[in-house]
Amino acid sequence: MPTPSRTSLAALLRLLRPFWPLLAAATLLGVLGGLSVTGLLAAINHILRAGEGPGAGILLAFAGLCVLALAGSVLSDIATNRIGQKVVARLRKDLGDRILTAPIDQLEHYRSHRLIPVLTHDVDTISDFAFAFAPLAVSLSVTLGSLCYLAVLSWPMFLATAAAILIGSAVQYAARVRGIEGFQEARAYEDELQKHYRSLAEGAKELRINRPRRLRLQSEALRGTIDRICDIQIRSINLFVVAKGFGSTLFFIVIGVALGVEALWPSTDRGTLSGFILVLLYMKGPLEHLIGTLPIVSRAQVAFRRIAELAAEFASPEPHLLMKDGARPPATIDSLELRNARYVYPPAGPDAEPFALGPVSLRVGRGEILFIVGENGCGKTTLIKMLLGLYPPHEGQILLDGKPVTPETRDDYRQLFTTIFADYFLFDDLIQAGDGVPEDARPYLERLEIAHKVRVVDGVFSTTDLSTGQRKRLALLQAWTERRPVLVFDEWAADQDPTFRRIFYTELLPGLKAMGKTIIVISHDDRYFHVADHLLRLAAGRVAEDRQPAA
Ligand SMILES: Nc1ncnc2c1ncn2[C@@H]1O[C@H](COP(=O)(O)OP(=O)(O)OP(=O)(O)O)[C@@H](O)[C@H]1O
Repeated sequence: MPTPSRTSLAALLRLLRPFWPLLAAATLLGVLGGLSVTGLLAAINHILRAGEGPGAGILLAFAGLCVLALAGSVLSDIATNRIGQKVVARLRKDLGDRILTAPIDQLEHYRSHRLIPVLTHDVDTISDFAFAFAPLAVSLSVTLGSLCYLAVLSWPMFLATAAAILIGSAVQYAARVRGIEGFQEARAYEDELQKHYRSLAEGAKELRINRPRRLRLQSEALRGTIDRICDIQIRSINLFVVAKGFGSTLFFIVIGVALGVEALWPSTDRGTLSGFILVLLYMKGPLEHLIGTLPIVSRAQVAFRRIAELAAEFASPEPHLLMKDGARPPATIDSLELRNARYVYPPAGPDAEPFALGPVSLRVGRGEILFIVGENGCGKTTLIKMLLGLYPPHEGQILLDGKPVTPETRDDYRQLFTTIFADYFLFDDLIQAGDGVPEDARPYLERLEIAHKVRVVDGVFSTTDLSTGQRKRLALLQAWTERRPVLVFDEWAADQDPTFRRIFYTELLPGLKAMGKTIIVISHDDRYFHVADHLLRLAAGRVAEDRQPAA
């Protein structure tokens, strides 16, 4: 198994691959800009040492170097900024695609409180790094260029500076190792914080009503985690700050040593010494900038690792999910079948017994109303997720019209269904223009008794600010208009008033059946079980009763 740091490096290189020519050009321009600055320093030193006014040649060279330094650094900045932004955009698209194509069970296992920080926090960190990248390239080339010029000026002085930089770098390295540990620890707490934020937003009503829970969330969970992140970040950044201060002091020590050498041996060339100090003082800025950017680089490293972990987790996407020219679902089906199908959830903890559904065998024919019933937690939703092709069976098969559904055909198979899950998500753009939008939705809305609340304007509902039961009726309207052959309702009627519940079971379902739809209903409404043609009762993940329609 590849290590996360190796995969994060591989992921970075893969992201950068389309931009190699631009990246090479940007680096070259940055180096050119940096070297021109070194050339400018050499020219200034030369003019100062000459003691007389500069000649026309040197002035011309000076002006040329100015233009080169400016153009090099500006163009390099523009190019690397473009690369950085493109890389971040690519990363966002790549992550979006991975999530869209990840198997549903893997996605559910990953949990949204871990997913969101990767998509927001980690991608933003990479974006910060992208902004810092261009100035980093320029600072690096200025530093290297200055070092080369120092070597030209005087070997002993170059060696003294190089030794100081080496010592400073060793201290920086130690700080960086400790700093990264801190950033990683803080990043783990970010996931926890996200979980608390979700409780804050989604549990607002419960928190308002329950004071002890509210106060516990505030003091222990929220503040505790925030303070922990704050403390770790302060500690980690302080390490970098101290290391940076140490590096800065080293510079002055080197200058002090050079001046001391001059005092001990007055024969030292004063021009060389002043050039040395000039370059050293100039170099201090870019070098400190390089060092100052280290926390951003370290944080980006942690973020890349998290992104690589997510990519590794979703490394087996379902095939063909993002192909635009998928087959249109047929208007009818003959049969859906599960044959000895079995699905086992991963265990929730080390001592937890995993829930296993099946093996289940089940056949539903065209125009049939199937009820799946049983106690809470017996596996009804898991069964329909398997029948819908959301959870691929670990054993056994799904068959459509007698033919096995394969990974290649699974997405086409899923297009046969319209589903309203118990925890369904109501999209804003409920009705896709041009895809079965009724000319006039009013009769449907009247049938659902919500025509006085909602209208359909240009294929979009005029409002979704409705009661829970009314919102579920909107979902039913969508089911009607999608014109798919199989409809799945997971406890749809649970939120409806008794009158509308009766209408659903005794009028709407038979009406849909008369249209040739196959209907699968999860229900606890035993008053209406007689509506079913076919009733499947589950108990602890097994079929306890299978009342088939009369042949
Ligand atoms: N993502 C999951 N990971 C692990 N176990 C799960 C997961 N989802 C459900 N389970 C377990 O599977 C069992 C069946 O759950 P399922 O949602 O299928 O029940 P159900 O019959 O639909 O219940 P209800 O009537 O309450 O809706 C439960 O015991 C539950 O703990």
